[in-house]
Amino acid sequence: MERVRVALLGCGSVGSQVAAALAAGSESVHELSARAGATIELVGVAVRDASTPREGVDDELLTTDAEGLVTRADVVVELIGGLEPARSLLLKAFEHGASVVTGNKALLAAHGRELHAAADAAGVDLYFEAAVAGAIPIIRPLRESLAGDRVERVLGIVNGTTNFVLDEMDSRGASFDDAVSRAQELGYAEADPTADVDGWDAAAKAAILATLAFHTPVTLDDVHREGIRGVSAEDVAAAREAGAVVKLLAVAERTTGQDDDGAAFEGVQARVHPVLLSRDHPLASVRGAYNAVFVEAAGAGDLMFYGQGAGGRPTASAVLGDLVTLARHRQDGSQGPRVLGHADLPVLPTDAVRTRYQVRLVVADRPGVLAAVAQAFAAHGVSIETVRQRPSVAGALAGDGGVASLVVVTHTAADAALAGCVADLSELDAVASVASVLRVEGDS
Ligand SMILES: NC(=O)c1ccc[n+]([C@@H]2O[C@H](COP(=O)([O-])OP(=O)(O)OC[C@H]3O[C@@H](n4cnc5c(N)ncnc54)[C@H](O)[C@@H]3O)[C@@H](O)[C@H]2O)c1
Ligand SMILES: N[C@@H](CCO)C(=O)O
Ligand code: NA
Repeated sequence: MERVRVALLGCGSVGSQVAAALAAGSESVHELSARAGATIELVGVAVRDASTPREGVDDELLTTDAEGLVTRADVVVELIGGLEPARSLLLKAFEHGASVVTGNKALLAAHGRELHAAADAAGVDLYFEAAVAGAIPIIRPLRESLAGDRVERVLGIVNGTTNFVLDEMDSRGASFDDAVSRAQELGYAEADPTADVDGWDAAAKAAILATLAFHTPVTLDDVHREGIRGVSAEDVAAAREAGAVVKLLAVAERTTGQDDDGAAFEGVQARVHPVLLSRDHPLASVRGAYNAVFVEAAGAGDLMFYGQGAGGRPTASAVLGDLVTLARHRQDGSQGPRVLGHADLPVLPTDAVRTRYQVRLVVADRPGVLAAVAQAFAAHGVSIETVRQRPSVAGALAGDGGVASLVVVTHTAADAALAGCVADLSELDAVASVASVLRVEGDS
């Protein structure tokens, strides 16, 4: 069997698991080689400090010279994360004719176009199953299995930390802060949970999913992003009462824009924000830190991919799967399907985002209030789908008709129209407060 030299960059949570699986003489590397039809040989592990021994890794493989290591490999496995030096190292790998496996979503969301073009130009592969939803096969299904279909929309729970936090709020009635603390105790959330809680991690993944689904380069800057800091225990409780659940979704969809002359054209959109989702939707059943991606395709219909989106061992599973495939490709001189396809559809801006909304209002419980509220929606061309009214206990105690909670769900509306409507509602005498505004996905 031919030899495939593998350079591993980074030996952290994921890298250490990959290194262990590739240990010389191990049963696992023997098995992986048999599957690849080539002898997979780990030729070096780039680390920051080569004097620290790593369990299960031969000391002689450790090096701080990542650049030099890259030039001695047929496949480079990048698991250091971040933009630099990861980007330069990948470009160097392609220059030297090496293929690359990476789990680096931040890098792909920022520089995907450049990296895919460099891989294409060198006639080698860039595989990245680990970059979205960890162990869950979703990149390959989109890139390969669904290459014969037309993907219309992708909805993903692609961040385990935020799903855990929202699930704690839903199932245990926890406050946002308590749920984040618990996620930190359990090791899901970082000490600085910003990347997860504010939706940055999910937005990078949304850009990657949109790029693949629509054969169109989509970057992090193109993604409309809202995190979950604004989701209150009351929002989650109200959702529960309405048979819904609050989830942070990454959404990538085909949609239509309008040019200056009013003519419709096809475009794509990627966004990350909390949504109200009916408990009947398959994604509503994704609990704890689990991930799932729901794909709507013209031919296949609805598909759902579910599993562990993070963790060293599960993520290494995706990395090793890519490695076996790339080793095989090097044997037979083949490459995977191109990522940057023909389509290059326009990416529609944030103000073109159109979703359904749920607006929760605290209103005076007296005649004419509903009409005034309905008028504010009508004035902005926002069509109401349902209205629910609940008497408020506090209101009943207050007497004088008291206050009521009014929950309005709209049909699809533009961001700007909804914002105008909310501004007008806050000005109405009868409206004590606009308690929350949440987007709605699924049928509820
Ligand atoms: N941990 C997960 O659950 C998970 C899931 C999916 C994807 N990923 C992605 O996989 C990649 C690795 O994640 P991780 O969790 O293993 O991170 P980690 O922080 O545990 O490991 C990264 C390692 O790279 C080392 N490193 C940094 N710069 C280096 C350099 N210039 N040269 C050599 N080593 C360097 C660090 O010292 C660290 O040990 C990231 O891109 C991450 O987004 C991680
Ligand atoms: N921080 C991410 C893990 C890897 O992307 C999560 O919570 O899902
Ligand atoms: Na994956």
